[in-house]
Amino acid sequence: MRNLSKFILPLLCAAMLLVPALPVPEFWITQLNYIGLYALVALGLVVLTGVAGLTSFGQAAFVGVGAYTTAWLTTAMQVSPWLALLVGVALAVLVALVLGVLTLRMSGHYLPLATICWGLALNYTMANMEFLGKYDGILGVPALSIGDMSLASGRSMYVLIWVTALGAAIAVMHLLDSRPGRAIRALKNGTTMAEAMGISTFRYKMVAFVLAAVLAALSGWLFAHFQRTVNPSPFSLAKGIEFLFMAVVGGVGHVWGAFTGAAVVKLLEDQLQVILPALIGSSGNFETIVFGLVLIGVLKYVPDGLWTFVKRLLPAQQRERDWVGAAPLPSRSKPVAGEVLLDVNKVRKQFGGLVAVNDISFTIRAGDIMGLIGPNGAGKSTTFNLVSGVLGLTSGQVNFRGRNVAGWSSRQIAQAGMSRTFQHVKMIPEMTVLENVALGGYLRTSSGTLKAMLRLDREEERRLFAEAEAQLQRIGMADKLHELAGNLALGPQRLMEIARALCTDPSLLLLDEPAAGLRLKEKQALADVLRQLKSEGLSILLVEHDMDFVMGLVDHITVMEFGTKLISGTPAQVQASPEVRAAYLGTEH
Ligand SMILES: Nc1ncnc2c1ncn2[C@@H]1O[C@H](COP(=O)(O)OP(=O)(O)OP(=O)(O)O)[C@@H](O)[C@H]1O
Repeated sequence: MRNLSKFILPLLCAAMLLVPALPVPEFWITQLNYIGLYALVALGLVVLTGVAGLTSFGQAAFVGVGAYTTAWLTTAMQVSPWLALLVGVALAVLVALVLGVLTLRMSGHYLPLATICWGLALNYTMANMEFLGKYDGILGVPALSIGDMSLASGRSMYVLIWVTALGAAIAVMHLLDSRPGRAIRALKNGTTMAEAMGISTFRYKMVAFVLAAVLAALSGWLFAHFQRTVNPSPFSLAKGIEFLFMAVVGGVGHVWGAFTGAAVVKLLEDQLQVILPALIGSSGNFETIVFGLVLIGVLKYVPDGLWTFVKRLLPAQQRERDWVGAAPLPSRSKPVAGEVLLDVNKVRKQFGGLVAVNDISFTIRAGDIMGLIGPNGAGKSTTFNLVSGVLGLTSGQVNFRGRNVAGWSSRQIAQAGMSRTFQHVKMIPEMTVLENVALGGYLRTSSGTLKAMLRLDREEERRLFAEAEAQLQRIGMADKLHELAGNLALGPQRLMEIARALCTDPSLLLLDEPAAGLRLKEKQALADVLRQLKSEGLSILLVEHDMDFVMGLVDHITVMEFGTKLISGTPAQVQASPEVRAAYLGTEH
């Protein structure tokens, strides 16, 4: 993608914008205008559905909001179309915010179903309003003009449509390669990891939703002034499904997939509307049948969409290492060695009648590694989740650096200075190792969506990547910066998670079974990294199954059994304890 933006993209954009100056027939100018308009809507779906994982069938309704707002304001109220654009976009933002608050917390199939509902509702509203002309719509929408220059012709609208569509595509590319963009990319793989890095997942679902709505409304505004008339049918649920179809066929995970899909669907539709009725011998929308078959074929054989064929031909290029010498990110005050960092006091968790954690207490001092061990079902993970804010406590206190953080969300816990890894690695496989680690620096940076889209966040990004690289160097993975995280073996993936946690500048590192599933050599590499971190003064809480791994590493151990604390002490004390042998190692040892 970066390579595209550097060399090929400017050339392609220039070529596209030159088209109206060439002797291209009017028919093709019109076709390209529709492709640009559709691509704008599909681009929103790339962000919303492809990247953030939120399926919407209702985008056509937002196109309608933009189109009807300008049509009504410019005809009935004689408002300038440019002012009507602002009103239309503002209205789309407002509608998206209201719908987003109502529906974006839904999961599974409920969200797509909700988009169908509001897609239908908005469309029926447009079609039944007297002042909007009901099903006849609004005629006589004025042509746009810039100063004295009229944009009444298809050729002049072409320039505006394509400048908007390509500009939006570039802005979205910028966004996806930025702090908020990485947060949006993290949404698809569940919310747990992103929240643990301090990211408000709801906020970024909303950002993706509003952005998609704005792009659709922008398309609607252009559409109204290009067609010079609006009526409800282009903003129906069927059209909403077609927009999703375009994005999926083109490649819903790729910015240029939106353009590929819009072009393929528009051109195919036109050809099929001529060919199929002639073949079948009667008129009808037979192209829909072909579209259904194409969709099945694409989903089965090219799930990433047709754009991947083009993408494969383009040379891949690594991110330019332009962050050398960047200023360090802000960091938090370091705890004094020996200071009580974490004081877990009689924490309890009940699941119905089951007491999973029964009044457990332990402390961790700055600079210590503490191991929490116990047989299966002992309550280690539950304790870990109580400390890290994933689960709420039934009773008890968790004091971290002098503050009672019991009941705080994992986002607040991250903010307070505890950072965690996961028993089952949680990462974004299609992002590089460096980008995954940079997610950890989210709370230490501040660039927002608009700043990122306008590329005004570069200095902060340099600082962030310098920090991410430093953390990867710290754990010995500096040679893997640009590798895709999904291509790593489990051992390096776990180390990458530790680097991501370190990137948050934690006072306490929480590791959930970091050695699980690792081969001996990988375990040794992990133990070396943890020893090195301890020598640097970092404090660690380690939940682990592997006794050998823990014994050689930690300063203190708390052993749990059936939710209660069996013993707490040094590794030697724990190893000598007959209770531990009985409960954990088995009496025959
Ligand atoms: N969400 C839940 N709802 C009901 N019971 C639960 C829930 N989570 C854990 N438990 C129960 O609480 C007890 C402690 O589980 P926990 O996962 O904390 O143990 P563990 O020591 O981490 O075990 P393992 O090493 O197998 O992961 C178990 O009996 C488990 O079945």
